[in-house]
Amino acid sequence: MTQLTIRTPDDWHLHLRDGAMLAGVLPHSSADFARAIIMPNLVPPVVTTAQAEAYRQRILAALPEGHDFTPLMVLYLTEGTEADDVEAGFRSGLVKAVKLYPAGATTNSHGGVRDFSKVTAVLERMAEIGLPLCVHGEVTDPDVDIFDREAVFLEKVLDPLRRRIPGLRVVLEHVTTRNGIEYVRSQEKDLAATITVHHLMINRNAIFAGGIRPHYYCLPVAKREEHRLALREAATSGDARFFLGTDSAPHVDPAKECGCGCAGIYTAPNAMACLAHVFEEEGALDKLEAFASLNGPAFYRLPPNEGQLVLEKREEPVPVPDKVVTGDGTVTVFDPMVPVRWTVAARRS
Ligand SMILES: NC(=O)N[C@@H](CC(=O)O)C(=O)O
Ligand SMILES: [Zn+2]
Ligand SMILES: [Zn+2]
Repeated sequence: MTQLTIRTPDDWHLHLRDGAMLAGVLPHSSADFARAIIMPNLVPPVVTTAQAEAYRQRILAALPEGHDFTPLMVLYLTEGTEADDVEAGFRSGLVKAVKLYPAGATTNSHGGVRDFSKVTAVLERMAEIGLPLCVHGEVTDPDVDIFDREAVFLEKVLDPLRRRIPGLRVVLEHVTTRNGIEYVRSQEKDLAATITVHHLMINRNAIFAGGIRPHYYCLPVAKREEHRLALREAATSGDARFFLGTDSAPHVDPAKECGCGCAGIYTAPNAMACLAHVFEEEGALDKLEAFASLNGPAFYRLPPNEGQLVLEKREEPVPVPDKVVTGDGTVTVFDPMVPVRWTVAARRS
């Protein structure tokens, strides 16, 4: 049996939803992670500081007894977002990032940004105060092939935007391409990227393995194998610009198993086990702590966690429930398509 002890990890990109779904999924994240950047794409979205504070309270109220978990709140950027409200939220310590969804790019993004000139003032203020912008990095132009939308976004939107607003600190969320990795590496400062567990484990073949498999559909959609390998290389390199954001994104089964299923993969219950599996495969278990527990806090200018998470490799694959039952319905848990022998054995405060 192999054991690995790391500082307690954080999840720098997490969807907790609200209401009965929140209550059902939160314990799976708060068991293993000390903090998470909470995505604001609720219906309606979390736009103002007041809404973020109310959402934070709902998350804390849903937290199981004895779980130590701090939600890091994020505002959903709209063309009506007020710079003063963003700054007040940041100064109070509540707001840790603002999220840019190009309108129509992904789940609940219709209230996002269409005309980037309308958010310049807010972005300039964020650059001034050092508040990070988290970006869903895909163009929405239906003429751009879905597998190219990230690469085109970097060139046509993100790079020009960063040049227009120097000093803006950006996290390219859930990067899925070699292009994204190379772009982040080419920039000396103010740019980082989160990488999901599922994009380290599956390529686009998983979506069509023997038939159409909705539980492997997410956005940005998984890419070719060469891209997955580039993500693995970046994640396990120790480079501080790359850190874990699971993008665990629960949808009830009927919303995925239908004629037009939602995008999102639910990985919270087995994220750390799968991640240890990946890092072992890459011969990089010594880099897991940097990726999951150190690089994220460094970018967000927060101290790393004091507690520890103990991961253990067993002789036999460790079963993970294939579904989580919530008050809203069942949610299918990510199936990594390979036996995973790692598990979380303990968490110490
Ligand atoms: N990743 C996804 O496929 N879905 C996310 C939204 C997002 O992160 O783009 C969701 O909210 O369901
Ligand atoms: Zn996204
Ligand atoms: Zn997401």
